[in-house]
Amino acid sequence: MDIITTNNLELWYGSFQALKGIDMKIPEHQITAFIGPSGCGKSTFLKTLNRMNDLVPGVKITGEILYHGQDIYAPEVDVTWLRKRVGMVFQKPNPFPMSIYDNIAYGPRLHGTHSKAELNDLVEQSLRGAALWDEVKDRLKKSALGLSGGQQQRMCIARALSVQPDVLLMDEPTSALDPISTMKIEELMSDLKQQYTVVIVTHNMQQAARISDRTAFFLLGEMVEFDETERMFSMPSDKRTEDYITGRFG
Ligand SMILES: Nc1ncnc2c1ncn2[C@@H]1O[C@H](COP(=O)(O)OP(=O)(O)OP(=O)(O)O)[C@@H](O)[C@H]1O
Repeated sequence: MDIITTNNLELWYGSFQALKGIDMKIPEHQITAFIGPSGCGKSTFLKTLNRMNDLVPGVKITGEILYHGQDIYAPEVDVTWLRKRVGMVFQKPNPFPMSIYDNIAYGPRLHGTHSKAELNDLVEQSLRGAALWDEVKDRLKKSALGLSGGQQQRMCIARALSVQPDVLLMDEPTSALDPISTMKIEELMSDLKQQYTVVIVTHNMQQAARISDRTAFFLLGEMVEFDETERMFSMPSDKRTEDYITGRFG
């Protein structure tokens, strides 16, 4: 089943068109990767999926994005609700300057959960979900800034999980991490797809090939090709995809 569908999605920053006629169906419980050269619109497209671009001055979006069949740009849609359901993890880990516990409890508290028992439970479940619980269970009250970069990124994933999303958008989540932390996050993503749908922007083609089920190749604001990852990397159907994945440009 498809969890997100876009129909003829177009986006302009002022007079510059960053996305052109994107039609995509993102399947549930899979990892979908976006690849393509710098500036081709991968992050812009990712951010439209939970309306993170709304606040950019001069932005104009046309076309349609359906989440569980509902148009997310319809006037009745509560953007806070949308961002709970479609969570986001950024390139650089961005822990809040507070304890690990408070980082994770932040979202649930904001959304009205104040029972100590419930919060304890959510914090534990979220940290377990992000494969971090065993490493931090004895230091929950310590500052999150004391964690390593890789731990901070898994904590940011736990923070996204704490408000019970069903889609996780990840914008180059490992590009600031060392190889071992990267491997841990890649393993984690494979676990996460059992319960969530994961969409990841990556600069690293090997990473897309290793972890994703489907890959979309972007070029100059267009989605050139979208297919099962294995097929895309072995038998791309568009010459431009082939040139990119064989390193002839980009
Ligand atoms: N806030 C903005 N205002 C104006 N132009 C923007 C803005 N954000 C992005 N752009 C432009 O839109 C195009 C797509 O940018 P985007 O960041 O989506 O590309 P990307 O494929 O994610 O690139 P990278 O891999 O370098 O992160 C680029 O030409 C970029 O300069």
